[in-house]
Amino acid sequence: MTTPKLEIKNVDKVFKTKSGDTTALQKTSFTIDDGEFVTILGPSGCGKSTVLRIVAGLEEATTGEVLLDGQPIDGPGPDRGMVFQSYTLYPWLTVKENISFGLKLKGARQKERDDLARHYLQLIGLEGFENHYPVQLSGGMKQRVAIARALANDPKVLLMDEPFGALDAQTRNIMQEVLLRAWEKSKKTILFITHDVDESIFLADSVYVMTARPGRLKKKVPIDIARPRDFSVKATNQFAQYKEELLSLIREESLKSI
Ligand SMILES: Nc1ncnc2c1ncn2[C@@H]1O[C@H](COP(=O)(O)OP(=O)(O)OP(=O)(O)O)[C@@H](O)[C@H]1O
Repeated sequence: MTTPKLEIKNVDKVFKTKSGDTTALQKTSFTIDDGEFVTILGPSGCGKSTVLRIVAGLEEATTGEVLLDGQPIDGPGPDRGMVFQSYTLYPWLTVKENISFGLKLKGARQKERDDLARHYLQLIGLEGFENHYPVQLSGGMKQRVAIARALANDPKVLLMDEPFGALDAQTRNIMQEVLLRAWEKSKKTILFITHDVDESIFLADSVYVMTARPGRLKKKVPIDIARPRDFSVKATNQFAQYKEELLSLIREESLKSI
């Protein structure tokens, strides 16, 4: 049997605050295989972002462990790329420089950095914008650059927390396809948090639904829709059935948290 890429094992997370303790996660366990695209859905406040931050090494689990390629994670590291809702591009660097920034830190030559930036610009459909600055780009374009930059650092896992949450509906749909096309070529392992059930089904190999806080894995729903996928799958009966199942699981949990 092969080792999963990512193992979250019996993770508890208790936040200690002046107003008391908050148990965000309780015995949360799941695994993600190499190259798998996993999305997490769950009621608001169930601990989705907390899981992601623990995997990123930005928060410590109170108990339990997180293994990447069988090794415990120890703080943040370049083996885990992150893309959040807010665009964290360097405003003083061009698109090309933003994408190849990690390679520059590793001491790569200009030619190697330019080649890398060109490859990822092509992957996310932003050819011709290499010398633009972030302020000259739309929200969707900035998020494309953030994805390209995360992939260009060649992480073992890409962690995405509501990356398209701030975009309008049309741009969001386009970004879902941009991400899928990039993922089909890079085959990175992805852990993706979203509130959007359609987005979750469209992107994922498996959707993990979490319980109301404290968060645990409630159900793993494998999405057996053929790839490559395009927006037309959203109009199929199969898609509608997944949506009904997931909405009902989330509704059940959301009612508990009211
Ligand atoms: N730094 C913190 N200090 C104290 N409590 C926290 C902290 N971070 C999160 N929490 C609490 O832990 C619980 C889980 O939060 P988290 O942000 O992980 O949920 P979520 O499922 O991502 O929520 P949403 O879907 O609304 O973004 C919440 O009750 C939240 O208030």
